[in-house]
Amino acid sequence: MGRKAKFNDGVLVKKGPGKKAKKQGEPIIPVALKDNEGPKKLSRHQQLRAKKREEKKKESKEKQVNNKNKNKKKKQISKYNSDDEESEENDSIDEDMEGESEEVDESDNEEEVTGFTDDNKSWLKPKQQSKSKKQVVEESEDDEDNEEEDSDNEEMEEEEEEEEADNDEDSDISEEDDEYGVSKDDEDNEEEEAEDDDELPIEKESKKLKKEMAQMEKEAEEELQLNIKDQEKFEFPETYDIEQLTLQDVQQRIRDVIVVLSDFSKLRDANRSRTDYLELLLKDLCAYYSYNEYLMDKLMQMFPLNELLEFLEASEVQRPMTIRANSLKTRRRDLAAALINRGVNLDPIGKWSKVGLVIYSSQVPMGATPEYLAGYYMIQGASSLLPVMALAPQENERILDMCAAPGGKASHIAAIMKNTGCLFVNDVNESRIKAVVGNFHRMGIINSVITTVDGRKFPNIIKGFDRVILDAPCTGTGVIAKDPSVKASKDELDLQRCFTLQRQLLLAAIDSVNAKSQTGGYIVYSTCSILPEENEWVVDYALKMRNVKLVETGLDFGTDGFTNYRNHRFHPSLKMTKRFYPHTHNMDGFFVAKLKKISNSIPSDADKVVVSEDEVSNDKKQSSSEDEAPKKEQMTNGKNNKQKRKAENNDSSSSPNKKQKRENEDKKDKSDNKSPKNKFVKKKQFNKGSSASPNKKQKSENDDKKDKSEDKSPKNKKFNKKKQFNKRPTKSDSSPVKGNAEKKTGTNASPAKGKAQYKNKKNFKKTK
Ligand SMILES: C[S@@+](CC[C@H](N)C(=O)[O-])C[C@H]1O[C@@H](n2cnc3c(N)ncnc32)[C@H](O)[C@@H]1O
Repeated sequence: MGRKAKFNDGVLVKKGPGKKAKKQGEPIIPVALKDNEGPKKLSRHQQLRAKKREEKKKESKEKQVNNKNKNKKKKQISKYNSDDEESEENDSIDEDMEGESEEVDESDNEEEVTGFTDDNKSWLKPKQQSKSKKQVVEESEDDEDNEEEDSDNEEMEEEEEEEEADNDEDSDISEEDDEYGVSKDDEDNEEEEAEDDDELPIEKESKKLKKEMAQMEKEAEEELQLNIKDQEKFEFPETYDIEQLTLQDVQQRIRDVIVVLSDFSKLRDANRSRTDYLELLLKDLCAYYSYNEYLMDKLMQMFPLNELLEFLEASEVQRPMTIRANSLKTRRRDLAAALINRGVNLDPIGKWSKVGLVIYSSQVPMGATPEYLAGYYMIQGASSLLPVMALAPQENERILDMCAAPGGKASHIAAIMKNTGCLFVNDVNESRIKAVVGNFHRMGIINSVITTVDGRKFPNIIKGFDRVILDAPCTGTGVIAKDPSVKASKDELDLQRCFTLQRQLLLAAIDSVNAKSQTGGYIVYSTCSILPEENEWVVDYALKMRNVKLVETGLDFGTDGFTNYRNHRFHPSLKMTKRFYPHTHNMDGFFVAKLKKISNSIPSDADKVVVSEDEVSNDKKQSSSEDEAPKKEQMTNGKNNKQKRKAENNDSSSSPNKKQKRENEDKKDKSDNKSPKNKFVKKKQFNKGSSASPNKKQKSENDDKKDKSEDKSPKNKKFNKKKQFNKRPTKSDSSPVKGNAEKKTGTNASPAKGKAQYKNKKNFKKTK
């Protein structure tokens, strides 16, 4: 009793084989494995299967014969409709059956005698009663179907199931065959079955592929025939007859016209010019996709025709819902697991983002899950992650989001800053800023100052930021799928208003940044519009007006920004900006540019600013030698642009229409430069960064004057009346909190809605 003493210091010495080892005898190797050289022996399952197959063949033959006989019987019964005559029929059947096997005769006789007995139970099954002869034969030959039929023979079924598990690939193949609807000849099937056992899975796969190829070839040929029919020569309509056409007709005509335009000299109607075709196409596209002609014309100028169709089609379809995991509260992996448990079907958004998730389907509303309410994620479009990635915020920096509501990008920035430093979050729209407050509370953001001022005035209030993001209000041509009203509501005036405001905001954003920031000095400009007027053109303007240069966005996908657009020649560095389209990147249309401020001084363009020599020398002292290069570059760039335009205007090949258009655009450019703001720029305007300077007082006075003049200018009066043309549809960015707030205040309205409201208000006043 008691514990055994460990005389060997705890080292166990084995005395012999353990109990289990003793029980196990010599391993028995199956005969089939030993005998590798002889003919292939069938396994137990295979033997059973072969036996069963033979039995089934027999049975099916019997059934065939029975069917024949019974059909005949039925006919005759209905014909004579008397029991007495039935025996005669049977005789006649027997006569018919002469030459058939004895077995068959016997079964027939039995049936006649027994009537509705258990032996006939298969006939009572509705499935089988309705089956044609061919189906019965097919079933008898198909192993899988046999399983169903043999519900009585449970043992066999079980074995078959086992077999199926062994030969998963086999069954897959047969299932797929059914899927593709490949017809199976009876004989083929028999042969196939016989070969089945000998064939390797790869052979079966190749057979299946061959069948599919044959089917595809057949379909391709049919399609070719159809296309040949379509290739009748397109006839240009005498009058524009849209009301008499169906949507399909219009779609067909769009395709036809694009085909003609793609090989114009060959396919054209000699009496019609390219302009005629383009006009017809424009009208048809407007009718088919419900755009106004102004916007469609803009899009036609931007895209090659085939790509245009792709863009228009993609803009009809909503992009997949995406969310961003709030790294202040959770990890993407944990969030994904929690949401999957709630029945959400999701995936990481792609390699390019570590926080994005794409939601394919969800059993719960994504704006009402406990995870959402706890601030674990923000619902926001994939494209809205891009500008923040380009901004690359750093911890402990001072950053400004100038147009921030409802706070999708701002909350992303705060998360990257890990709640350190200071994030200024501004939006001119007070009711939209409430959504920011709600979202920031929910997401646990504590490093922010939320303001609501006109972004254009921001540098007058506070500046010297390390980084500024300007996600500018725009026409929303990149998010037409979210807000289809854009298609019909945006006209020339809207566009003009937008790019004027964007230019002013961008200059203010640049002025708010400290070029001498130790860690930054960057400005990111983005819009959800794809129109160059709101993107490259605005950035190009800023390059001329301020000491900034474009730098790489750091986004390794997206298409390069335009350097040429119609008669415009932008600075070559605009290639560094990035464009995103719904049809190529499966995200909302978007534009991102990253600028580096190289000097806090405002450049002296020979045309515009006459600067006193003192101040220039002051600036030179302050700024590094690096500062001078871009100034020169910008000036020469401006000259080059002018020379290019002159050359273009002298270009004899250009059509009078084009010339006229270009002249108009030049006038527009000039009038832009003559705007009160630009006049102000012509006066003295020196920005000394955040450091105090003797000119500060003077400057702030000037700024005040500027603001007043802006507010008094007719343009701004108009603008103010319309209450800030803004309203990029931000459905996906919005939280339920925000949604509710906005529903009450009505600020979630699209630009079109805003306009309508304004008009209504006007009317209301009049009637009053
Ligand atoms: C595209 S949305 C910003 C979306 C936001 N960055 C986000 O990610 O959630 C543009 C915003 O600019 C605001 N806005 C329009 N004009 C403005 C101005 N002059 N100053 C500041 N904000 C302005 C609008 O109220 C609107 O919320």
